[in-house]
Amino acid sequence: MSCSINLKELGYKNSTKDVFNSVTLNVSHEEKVAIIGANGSGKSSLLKIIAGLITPTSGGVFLFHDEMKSLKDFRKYRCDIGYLPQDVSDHFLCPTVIEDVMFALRAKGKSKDDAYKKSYEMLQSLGIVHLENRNIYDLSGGEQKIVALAGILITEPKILLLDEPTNALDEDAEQKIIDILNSIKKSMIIVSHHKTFIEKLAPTVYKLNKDGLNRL
Ligand SMILES: Nc1ncnc2c1ncn2[C@@H]1O[C@H](COP(=O)(O)OP(=O)(O)OP(=O)(O)O)[C@@H](O)[C@H]1O
Repeated sequence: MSCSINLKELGYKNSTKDVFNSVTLNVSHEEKVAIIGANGSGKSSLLKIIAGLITPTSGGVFLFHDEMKSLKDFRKYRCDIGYLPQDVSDHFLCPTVIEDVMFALRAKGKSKDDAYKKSYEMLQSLGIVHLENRNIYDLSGGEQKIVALAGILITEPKILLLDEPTNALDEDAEQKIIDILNSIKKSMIIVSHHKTFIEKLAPTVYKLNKDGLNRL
């Protein structure tokens, strides 16, 4: 099956330490993969590398079989990658929930009415329609996480990179996210410490350690 993401022998060293070496991973079209690992093992760094936000020290990143030799090469795939960071508090561009979710659609040229309708439906499907006109910065961490996810899913990216999507969520919200993500046929890499969440979502689980990924 055709691969959306190939990582070949990736190594990453930041200003303080050698984080990991030899990370090799192939994620097929529509495949869901989870990555677990100890605190500080480099899971968030790995997602940032795949999202084209930081550069690996060695090895190669291929998106849709196209090698990303520098951060510039990611530009043509920017709209195909939906990246949910672990901390979403700085992620928002608009004050209210509905405006923020509509933002990417408006930027893509959708009319205000179309963008509103689609965004409202997204809030409904995620169970947060009651937050529509709330100021994002008055929301709880869990509520902000779902709003950030809405803003990503609305753009229908081909690849989803989700860093701890359910931390700070209650059981109902977590189940909603599981149902939504299960219904989406995209390539996904999900970083999580949450065992039951992973079991319900990703058939393939890897553990990241200093020497690479081990399939569990
Ligand atoms: N900007 C930075 N500068 C220096 N060191 C950093 C930076 N960001 C992360 N680190 C360090 O790099 C290592 C990997 O961090 P990373 O956030 O990728 O780990 P993680 O596996 O996602 O951790 P967690 O499970 O706690 O979220 C950690 O030791 C962290 O302290």
